[in-house]
Amino acid sequence: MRKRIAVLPGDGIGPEVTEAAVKVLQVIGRRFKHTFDVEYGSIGGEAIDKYKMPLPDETIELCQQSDAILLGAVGGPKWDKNPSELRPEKGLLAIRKHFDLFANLRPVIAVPSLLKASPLKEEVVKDVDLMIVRELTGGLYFGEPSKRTEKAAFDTLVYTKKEIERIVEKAFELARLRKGKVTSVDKENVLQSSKLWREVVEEKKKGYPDVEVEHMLVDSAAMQLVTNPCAFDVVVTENMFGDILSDEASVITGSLGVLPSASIRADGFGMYEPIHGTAPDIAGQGKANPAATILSVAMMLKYSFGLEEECAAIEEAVNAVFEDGFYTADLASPTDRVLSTNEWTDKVVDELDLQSVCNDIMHAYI
Ligand SMILES: NC(=O)C1=CN([C@@H]2O[C@H](COP(=O)(O)OP(=O)(O)OC[C@H]3O[C@@H](n4cnc5c(N)ncnc54)[C@H](O)[C@@H]3O)[C@@H](O)[C@H]2O)C=CC1
Ligand SMILES: CC(C)CC(=O)C(=O)O
Ligand SMILES: [Mg+2]
Repeated sequence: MRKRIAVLPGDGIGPEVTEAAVKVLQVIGRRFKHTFDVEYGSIGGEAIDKYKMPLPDETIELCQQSDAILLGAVGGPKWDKNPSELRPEKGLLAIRKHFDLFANLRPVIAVPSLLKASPLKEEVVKDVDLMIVRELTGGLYFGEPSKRTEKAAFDTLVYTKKEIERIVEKAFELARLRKGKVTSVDKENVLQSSKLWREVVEEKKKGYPDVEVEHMLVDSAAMQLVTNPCAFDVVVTENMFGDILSDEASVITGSLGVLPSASIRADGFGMYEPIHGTAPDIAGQGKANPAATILSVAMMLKYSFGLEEECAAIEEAVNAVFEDGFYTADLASPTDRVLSTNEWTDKVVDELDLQSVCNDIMHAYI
């Protein structure tokens, strides 16, 4: 298979973690005899510095001609005082909207070797395997008017029935492939958009009698996510609730640095990015955990290219490195040796090479 991938490193730790993920992607390409042609583009703060806009036309063009997008993260204190159209985050919202990447899949899985990194009790987190399905191109981050006057500020939360229907359908389809349960999270006791959301879920569930459905208010969901996370399978929710709940879910895994995501269009085209931001506090110091971005590449291989074996190889390698007791600073306990971003990535590469040797030996005997 030959694929073209647009890589948009962005700001802060974005370039460090995307470099790590591209390294792993190329190792997978060599091992499974695929060619991944990687081309780089600008987005976010560094694009503002270079092109005076957070999402230049050149970047849209590059992504249009590619089979998938890998993104680091955007933003940072340098641009925090910029007017809103010149904020790096606008570039991220714009690319999601431009490519209609409405379905943001954010898996949260408790890996045995990371249980000690979570501040939550082991018995609470040990069997967690949930998927947050976040609507990504509607809601409060996109509604108009969104403006400031001297005496007031406006943001608008709008959802059309169609926008809710397609994300809810996606959640039901995913639940069918998983444990068969959908928890729809809203604020139905207050918001009109949530009342419509709940009605759509009730309507759609008739087509999925094999899927269990529950509704949960977002404040209660925030509490249950850290007290009883094993009760969740697929969590479907609107843009901002999904944004907040997925960062909260990182408490389960012990760090934001291990949570990947896929943002997918109806035809399977997708952008893959870690759920974390640019981590300005550690940027440029080789301290970033690249696992979330490496696992985002694994999601790309599975969801955009249908390469399940290649996806599994990356996930196994990442887990094996944790099992062997290798951690970056965010996950290490005081007695662990702390690895840098590059050292940890090299451990994943070594693990992939080892898998390859083991496979060759196995085939020689079959
Ligand atoms: N998708 C994106 O591009 C996102 C961008 N942002 C932007 O990033 C900037 C910083 O935002 P924050 O609120 O600080 O959130 P953040 O996610 O960048 O960082 C929160 C905390 O998690 C740590 N962290 C995050 N990723 C890590 C990794 N891979 N390895 C180790 N530690 C990691 C950071 O060091 C920090 O202590 C802001 O400008 C924000 O707008 C925030 C979230 C998502
Ligand atoms: C610009 C923000 C909406 C990015 C973010 O926090 C996210 O997508 O998780
Ligand atoms: Mg977020």
